Amino acid sequence: MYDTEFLDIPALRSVRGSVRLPGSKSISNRVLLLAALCEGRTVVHDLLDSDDTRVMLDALRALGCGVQVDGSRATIDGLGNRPRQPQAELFLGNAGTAMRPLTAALAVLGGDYQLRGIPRMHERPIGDLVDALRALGCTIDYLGTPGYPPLRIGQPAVRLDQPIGVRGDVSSQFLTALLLALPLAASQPGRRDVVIEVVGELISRPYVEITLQLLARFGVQVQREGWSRFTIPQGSRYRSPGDIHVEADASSASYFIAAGAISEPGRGPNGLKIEGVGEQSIQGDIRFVDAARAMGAEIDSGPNWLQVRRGAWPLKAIDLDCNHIPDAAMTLAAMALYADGPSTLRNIASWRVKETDRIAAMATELRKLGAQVEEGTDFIRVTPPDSTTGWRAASLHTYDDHRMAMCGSLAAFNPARLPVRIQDPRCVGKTFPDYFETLFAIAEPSTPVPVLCVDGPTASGKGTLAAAVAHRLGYHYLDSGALYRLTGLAARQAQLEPEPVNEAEIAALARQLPVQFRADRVWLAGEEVTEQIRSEAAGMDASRVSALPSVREALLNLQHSFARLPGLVADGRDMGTQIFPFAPLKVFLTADAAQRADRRHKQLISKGISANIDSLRADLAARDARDSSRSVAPLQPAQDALLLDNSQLSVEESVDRVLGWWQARQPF
Ligand SMILES: O=C(O)C1=C[C@@H](OP(=O)(O)O)[C@@H](O)[C@H](O)C1
Ligand SMILES: C=C(OP(=O)(O)O)C(=O)O
Repeated sequence: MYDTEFLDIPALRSVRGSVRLPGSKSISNRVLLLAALCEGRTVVHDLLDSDDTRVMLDALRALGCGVQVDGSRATIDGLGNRPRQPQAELFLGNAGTAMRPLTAALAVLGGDYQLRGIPRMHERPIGDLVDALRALGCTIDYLGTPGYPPLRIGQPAVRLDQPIGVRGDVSSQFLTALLLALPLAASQPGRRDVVIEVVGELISRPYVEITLQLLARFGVQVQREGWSRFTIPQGSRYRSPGDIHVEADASSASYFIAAGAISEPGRGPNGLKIEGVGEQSIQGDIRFVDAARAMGAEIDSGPNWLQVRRGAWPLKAIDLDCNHIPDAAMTLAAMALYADGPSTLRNIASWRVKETDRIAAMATELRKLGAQVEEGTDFIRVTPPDSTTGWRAASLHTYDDHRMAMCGSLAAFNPARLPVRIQDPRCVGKTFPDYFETLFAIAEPSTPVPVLCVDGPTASGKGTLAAAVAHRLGYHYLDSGALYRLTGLAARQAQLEPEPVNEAEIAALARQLPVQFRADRVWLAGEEVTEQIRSEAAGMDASRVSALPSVREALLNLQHSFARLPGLVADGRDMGTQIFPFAPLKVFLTADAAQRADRRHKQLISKGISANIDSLRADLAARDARDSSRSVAPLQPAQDALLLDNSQLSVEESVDRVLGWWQARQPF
């Protein structure tokens, strides 16, 4: 997951290959709650791991459930035959699928519970649900603004003699919450059927369908008359299915369906395969497939998979009632940027009370990209930018809304080949923490991946600077010096002295170097060698192998392969001059020799390695002389490099300076 301040996505051309998507949020959180309300054990497979499911799992733990999570499998021991904590304070983030159903379940069970969330959750309505529960005899107090969380729940005196009315026109989650909670009341001896009547038009109906399907999996068959009357038969009681699988998230699939539909046709005919969800999904958002087809996408489907490719181009504008796909409809607004005319998405008033006011947010951000947007209380109309002159590079605000971020990424496929900046990319953690990584793994850029080079002499602090800059930008990091150190180590392990006589053999090793960089750790052939390659001896070997021309050439391809989406910060001695000569920013870092010797001395001492400052200074001078006078790729600044003398700068100051230069080159 990217937890950077922003993420710059280079212009993208296409997606290809296959993606496997994480589990459905709506199914995951329903199944977790249902498992918690059962007797005995339920094993949930392919559970989503995200902010929304984490708050649900934490809440269930706090209530006394047995919860064990092992990768994507969760084992839940339900409260049916375990003592429930009578008192708890639950933090539910911004998860509507946790706040609304837990409110209902705990209000029916009774106790002393406080339910809170992030500030936005305290602006998301819950009054219709609270009214319904109060009419049923539940005790619920508002701890802040009436009609909104936070809430305090007390002991109920449940009366089931009359149908329970609930409004359905603000959120379907209120009805879902009652449907999940009331089997607890229906199971009491002597109780009668529980009847729920929806007042007003029910929105987002397919989500209620998911609820009914999952209730059935847990042994409760609800009878429904149209979308207005639901009966939970007397004596209904939860029974764990034992094992249950979660489908991949159909709303998450919408971003990849859209990417497939707007992707330039590649060399192969097959487009993008999406695994984990198919057209038979129980999730209503799968009907996004129909809308995408109406816009021109070609989509095939089989059991638990979809295959998408571009069909009509430009896409065909649509005018659609989107009430049945409230979440995936946002993706249509992004697809509308590529349509042949204005597209109108109707009946989406609920967008205004979700993670943010999504109609207003979408209108503001699409306008930044060059679209004309009209908004009304319950619709949005998007007129795409002119495909040749209308697009603008934009820095998109995401309003702590995962879907704004994921939709925004689709703007990177613009024909003007402009990058797009996504602010606060971390917000995708609500439902799809690795969204951007997943996208980058299958996307092809339409312009070269941006590379930022940091070259400089030994102990100038370039590794620290480059790694910090990479971290701030969310870019990959190449420590090219480590490649030479690794080659030196590989040579030693193969009993080869790093000498010209062994050049061909060492070059062969370098070509196949089984190296992996993960965070700030380095592996060679599966063995972690982070510390080993940092020794002074390994540094000397590195300098010696790096003077061998065929070794340098062998490592060239390897180094190029590090330039992957979304970008690369490469540190070394010849990044800007030899390896990435077209890099848009090259920094040549210097510091006076005394400073560098002093830093290296402190570094070694802090690792418990004894060192003599005078001999360090002499070694540095010898290496500088050798590096700058070697015939192949001597250590020199590229002509277009910016010089940075960091003798008097802190690491943060150097990082800010480089980021300032980088930012000055961006179009945002
Ligand atoms: O029940 C559910 O799982 C959901 C219902 C929908 O909300 P509304 O019913 O408020 O539209 C949807 O937007 C939300 O992401 C998940
Ligand atoms: C509206 C959404 O979430 P929630 O489940 O919090 O309502 C969403 O995921 O788009």
